Amino acid sequence: MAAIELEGLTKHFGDVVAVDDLDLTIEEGEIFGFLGPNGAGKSTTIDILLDFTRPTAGSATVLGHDAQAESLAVRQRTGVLPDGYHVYDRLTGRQHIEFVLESKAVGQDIDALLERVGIAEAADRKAGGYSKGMTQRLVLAMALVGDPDLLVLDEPSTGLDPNGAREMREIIREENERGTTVFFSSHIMEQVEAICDRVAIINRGQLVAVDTVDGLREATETATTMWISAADVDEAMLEAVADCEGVTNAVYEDGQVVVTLFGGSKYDVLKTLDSAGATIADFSVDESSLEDLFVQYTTEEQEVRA
Ligand SMILES: Nc1ncnc2c1ncn2[C@@H]1O[C@H](COP(=O)(O)OP(=O)(O)OP(=O)(O)O)[C@@H](O)[C@H]1O
Repeated sequence: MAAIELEGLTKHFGDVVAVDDLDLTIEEGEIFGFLGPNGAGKSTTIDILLDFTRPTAGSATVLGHDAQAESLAVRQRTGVLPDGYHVYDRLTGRQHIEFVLESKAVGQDIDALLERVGIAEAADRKAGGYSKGMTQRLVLAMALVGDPDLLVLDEPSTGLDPNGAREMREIIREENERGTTVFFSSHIMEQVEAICDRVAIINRGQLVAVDTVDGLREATETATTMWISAADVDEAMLEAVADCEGVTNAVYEDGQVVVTLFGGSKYDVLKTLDSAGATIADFSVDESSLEDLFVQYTTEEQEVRA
């Protein structure tokens, strides 16, 4: 069974389309990264999963429950680390955990839980005095209450120092090994890269890529973009280039032939263009990284060549 299933999910805020016809399936047991730039629609999607906001159209199913009609069942089985969660300043860390234990009607060793996230010694201090990183650790502990089947983490590394971020990743891994599905959002590629089985990239509410991290990496490691400055280029020449082995795209813009190729020969491309009668003045080559891919997928122009 899928842990999360989104079908045609759409959310409008007035004129703003925050989520735009999103179809996505996250399988049970996956660590799934939800990646996109600021304002892409990540938090809105998460809010719909947890019924904090209602979709304009489409549906979201979480652990087999309809996210809207059966939101209580979803929340009972899900641990959530929301974006920018505000703790209760006057309550201690321990009281925060007690509150979640009561609302989920479960029992758990509070000290062990706080120990796990590294704030056991601050258990009886008021959360208003916690640092940003300590607060984030407390909210993570709240998410872990009741050994949830699904962890939904919105920007989990916010406020954490490098050690904290590493510990967060370790906890995510441990939970996943226990069988928990993890769905987390980030706008930082390397965090997602370090831990995820699969990644979806969204931009302006739309899904622009979904693949394994290795799949994305493979695509980018072998993807080469050539910019060839050339005169006298016509359609037939572009078609000849497009027929070269490994070439997935060839266009002519601003006096340059822009060619995307996967594993093919750059020399073949140049030779083909030259033999077809183009006058080549210069060329440059760009081998892209995973970070580049994210940028390519999420720039305004959507100039995705891969
Ligand atoms: N309550 C709201 N009212 C109006 N517009 C909203 C509301 N919530 C979100 N939006 C808009 O919806 C779009 C998506 O926002 P969302 O917070 O989902 O993005 P995000 O990917 O989580 O961004 P970030 O990485 O900055 O947290 C943005 O244009 C945002 O301004």
